[in-house]
Amino acid sequence: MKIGIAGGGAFGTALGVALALDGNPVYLWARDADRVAQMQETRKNPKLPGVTLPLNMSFSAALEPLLACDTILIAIPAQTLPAFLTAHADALDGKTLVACCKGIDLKRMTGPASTIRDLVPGAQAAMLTGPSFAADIARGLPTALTLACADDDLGAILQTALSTTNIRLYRTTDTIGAELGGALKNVMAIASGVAIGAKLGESARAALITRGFPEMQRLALALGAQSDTLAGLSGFGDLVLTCTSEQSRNYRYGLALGSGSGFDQTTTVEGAATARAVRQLAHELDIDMPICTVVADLTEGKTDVSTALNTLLSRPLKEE
Ligand SMILES: NC(=O)C1=CN([C@@H]2O[C@H](COP(=O)(O)OP(=O)(O)OC[C@H]3O[C@@H](n4cnc5c(N)ncnc54)[C@H](O)[C@@H]3O)[C@@H](O)[C@H]2O)C=CC1
Ligand SMILES: O=C(CO)COP(=O)(O)O
Repeated sequence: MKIGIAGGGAFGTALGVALALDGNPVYLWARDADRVAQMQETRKNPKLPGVTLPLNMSFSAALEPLLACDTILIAIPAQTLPAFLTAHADALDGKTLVACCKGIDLKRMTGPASTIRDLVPGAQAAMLTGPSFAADIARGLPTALTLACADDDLGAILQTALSTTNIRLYRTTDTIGAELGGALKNVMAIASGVAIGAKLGESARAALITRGFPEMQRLALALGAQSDTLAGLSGFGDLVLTCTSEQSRNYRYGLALGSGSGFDQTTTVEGAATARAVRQLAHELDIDMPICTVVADLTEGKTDVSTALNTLLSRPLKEE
């Protein structure tokens, strides 16, 4: 299998490092020619401090080497995925495209694997998702992730090919569950960060995580996901990781919102756009998604932390 990676950020590079150290030649495409030249010359990516890029990883800002690969891992922000797929739809036809991004597209209201299926119907769509910080993967620390592919035979091939000494892949055919778990947990991570940033305490965060999980399930099951997938690595596993670690950018963004401090707006924070997509989906499908809705309102400045808290705490009392 000839493996290409689209995206020269933290996650694409980290996956490339793990696969290359396992003996796979890896072709990484990044749109930024300066970043490509820097990685080629220094064997470093500033997004992964302290990590040396193996010699069997090659880099290009031209698409040809990437498009010569049969399997392409796509690690660019979820909101940029449709434009990438549309621009290269003909060349991507027939390839195996493994989405490594987490989010719901604001225009189409679909997760990454579904977006691939819609925009490049001749490609095989898969998802690689679950609890894993790029820095951990690149440093060789152990991780367990979900490989989701509707075609189970192809899923098994990908599971073997993309597992490495430090990435253990579990397989499912439930791409909807995998894409929604990864997208929704980022919204809950923002909420958790807000709670800690606003000094509401760790008990409040535990409540948000615990009540956030059935909220994730409500939407995901309504959209066709399987409950087991949500309870697995790509859902509950990633929810726990991202809601409890300052390594998470979504969580740190929530911390900034909660404490009223500044945040670098160039940072990739997938949960902000996804919260808005979820608010709209919840409205259209008439599904109760209170935490996601207040997160969407907070990110747009439509509410403040104390009003958001009151909104959540004044909801009718009910059975657990
Ligand atoms: N960093 C992490 O620990 C993990 C990230 N992910 C997911 O991976 C995806 C990418 O995140 P990171 O690599 O961490 O972000 P990043 O911010 O480190 O890198 C994003 C990269 O995408 C590139 N990019 C942005 N727009 C683009 C476009 N229109 N076309 C081509 N390239 C474009 C940027 O130049 C940058 O190199 C996100 O969906 C994230 O949720 C998943 C698991 C772990
Ligand atoms: O998805 C991640 C870990 O599994 C990374 O989270 P952030 O995008 O919040 O940094």
